[in-house]
Amino acid sequence: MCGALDRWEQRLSDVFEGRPYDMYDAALSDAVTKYPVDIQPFKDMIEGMRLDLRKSRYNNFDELYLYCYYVAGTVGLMSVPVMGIAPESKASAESVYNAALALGIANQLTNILRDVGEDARRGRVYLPQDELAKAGLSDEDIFSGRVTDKWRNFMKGQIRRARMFFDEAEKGVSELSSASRWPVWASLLLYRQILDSIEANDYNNFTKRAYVEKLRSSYHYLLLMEEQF
Ligand SMILES: CC(C)=CCC/C(C)=C/CC/C(C)=C/CC/C(C)=C/COP(=O)(O)OP(=O)(O)O
Repeated sequence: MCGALDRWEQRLSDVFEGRPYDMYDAALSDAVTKYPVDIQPFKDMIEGMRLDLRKSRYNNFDELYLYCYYVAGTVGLMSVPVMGIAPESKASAESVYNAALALGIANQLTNILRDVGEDARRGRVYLPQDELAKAGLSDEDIFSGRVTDKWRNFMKGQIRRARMFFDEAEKGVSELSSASRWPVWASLLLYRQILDSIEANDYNNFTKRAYVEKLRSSYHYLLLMEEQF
């Protein structure tokens, strides 16, 4: 299994050096010559896949954050050089990258909170063990999948934290080039709504899948975007 990831890593270097193997590689190879894309986030993402193969529990939020960085924060960092910062922006590049990183983390945390039941059925718990214990919960409670007040309270804290990352991300959206702003803004609003949907399901993320009616809300946000930008 890890052999496959090692091969991906080799292939990644080849792509960055202009040696693509297939048409997907060619598209990426083309992008990395046109835009100032760094290879590190790509390598980090592969590292995240390796981590996911050997780890199915996270002791604390620091450990979970690192995983979220590897598998999603990296996507934010990969996107900024392609999307571009608005020429009229006065924000520092660092602050825009920070916002992009925050959006990746927020999305991943949301994904994790939405998929608690699905992950548990595969024996995986992507939640900070110390925070579970502090809330009086254990893996057993997650595997049994009962929505109790302890679980609701725990979930409230997790949702609050995910929203903080979305708030952090929001600050960077208006600094992006004008063509990139609205799709990023729309995806932020849509993904953040999954958290509202978990609340609307009374925190039952064991057997109910939180979702947002994409077509309807996309149309809504398209209109909103026209006003905003
Ligand atoms: C905010 C600024 C300044 C820039 C934007 C930078 C970007 C594009 C950030 C977004 C990064 C991103 C899309 C990360 C991926 C996160 C994620 C959890 C993807 C989920 O993937 P799947 O598991 O396939 O999702 P579904 O299960 O919902 O299909």
